[in-house]
Amino acid sequence: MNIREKLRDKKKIIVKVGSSSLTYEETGEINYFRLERLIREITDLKNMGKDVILVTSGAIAVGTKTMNLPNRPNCLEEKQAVAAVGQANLMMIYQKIFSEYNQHVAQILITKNLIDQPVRRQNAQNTLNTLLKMGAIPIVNENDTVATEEIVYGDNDTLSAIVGKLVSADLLILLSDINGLYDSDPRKNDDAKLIPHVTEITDNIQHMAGGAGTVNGTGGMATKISAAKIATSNGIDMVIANASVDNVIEKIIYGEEIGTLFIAK
Ligand SMILES: Nc1ncnc2c1ncn2[C@@H]1O[C@H](COP(=O)(O)OP(=O)(O)O)[C@@H](O)[C@H]1O
Ligand SMILES: N[C@@H](CCC(=O)OP(=O)(O)O)C(=O)O
Repeated sequence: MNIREKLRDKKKIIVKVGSSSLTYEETGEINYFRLERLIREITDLKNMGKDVILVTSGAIAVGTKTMNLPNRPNCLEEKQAVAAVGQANLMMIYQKIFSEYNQHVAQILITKNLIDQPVRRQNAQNTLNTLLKMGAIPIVNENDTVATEEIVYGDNDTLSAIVGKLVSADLLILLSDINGLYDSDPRKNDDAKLIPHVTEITDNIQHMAGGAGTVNGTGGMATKISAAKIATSNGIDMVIANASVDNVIEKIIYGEEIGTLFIAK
């Protein structure tokens, strides 16, 4: 059996979707085509008998639009304020569409540093595992009101790997606005080549990863590589793929050569 075919047997799956995949680059408005497809695919994973956690960005992007600001704010307090507005909005939308598929969702707001705090870590772990046992879909984002470090660097990528570690996930899927990891940023280099598999995260791989590609994205490929390090060193395979590909999750699960697969140690 080849490495890709094994992905079909993964039972506990984290799906992370970035702001750039949930909104239109030109207008900043929500991309409902994308959102509805994502929700349908996650429901299908559940119907296949898998446990799924969704890590979603987008609070700042959605809140910026809701509050009619011309651009994504730069100052921290304003980012936190629009994130609070956008998070409520985003959850309302997820709840509405997931309920059309008879799915129950739960909001989980956490910070990366909970991993270093045993009591908080245990509480987060208990809540997530109990939700999965109940058949609900935990929807996770950074707690932007208190997570000043993350909001500056925009690191839901690393957060999703930490969540994976917390629940001993089998697979982490990062859905982005790019096909996977290239040997250089394809927005800057027309000759950039997609890397289909990574077995070891060497210095060379880290040097390939640049910053965000659009005004809505944050962290870029660098934070995805940080996520890959945490995931693979904790036995979790990770795939970076393009959210705009039709049935992208199904294709990953059925072993299609799509995106970049980071193979767990
Ligand atoms: N080596 C690389 N391979 C692929 N993408 C890269 C690379 N270096 C930088 N990037 C940029 O990373 C972006 C994806 O990250 P980001 O903008 O943070 O999106 P997201 O909202 O999905 O997290 C791409 O659009 C691309 O411009
Ligand atoms: N917590 C922030 C997300 C920060 C973030 O990591 O963004 P992204 O690079 O789009 O995954 C928000 O919801 O806007």
